[in-house]
Amino acid sequence: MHKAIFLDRDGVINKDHAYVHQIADFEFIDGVFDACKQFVQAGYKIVVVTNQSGIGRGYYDEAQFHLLSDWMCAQFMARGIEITGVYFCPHHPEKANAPYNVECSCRKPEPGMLHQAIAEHNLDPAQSIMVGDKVSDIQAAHAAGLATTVLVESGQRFTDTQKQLADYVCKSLGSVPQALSIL
Ligand SMILES: O=P(O)(O)OC[C@@H](O)[C@H]1O[C@@H](OP(=O)(O)O)[C@@H](O)[C@@H](O)[C@@H]1O
Ligand SMILES: [Mg+2]
Ligand SMILES: [Zn+2]
Repeated sequence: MHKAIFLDRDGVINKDHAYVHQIADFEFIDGVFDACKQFVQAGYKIVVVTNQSGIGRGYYDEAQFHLLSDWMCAQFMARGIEITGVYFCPHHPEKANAPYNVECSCRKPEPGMLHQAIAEHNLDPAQSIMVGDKVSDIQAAHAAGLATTVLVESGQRFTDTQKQLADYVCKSLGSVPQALSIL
């Protein structure tokens, strides 16, 4: 089994400008590539798990999402970093149009995307990490039994109570390797 670091996308990898779906609006957060290199060197697979209700809401379609994802993965690959998988949830129970307006098991805080990645890539939750910028990311990680959770402050603001849900709170992904002593 492999250890993995699960990354939320918007607010962790790129600035969350709300429903980002175009390359021109995809702004990498400082330190992301160096942090990912360190995790790869430490033997972690990198998996992206992202809620994309913008698809269900009709702001963009799955093909546009895949184009942006392929470009994002190529940016990592150009720096020697392989992204093992990108998992997305296009649903929203109330705000999406049919057929996306369902109570699914993949929209975080549900753990469906994590379960799927764990099964498809033989990942070990007990050795794995989640980095998210919302409480729902941390809840999904807990539901999937991931060992370690990190909230980053590069997306949202948190109350002290919310911060206590995660094992670590870091400014951004760039400071996670040091906080977790992954060097
Ligand atoms: O952070 P990840 O999971 O990678 O992606 C979240 C985004 O798809 C969008 O998720 C939306 O939440 P709703 O889906 O409308 O609740 C809003 O928070 C948007 O601002 C945000 O861009
Ligand atoms: Mg996010
Ligand atoms: Zn879903």
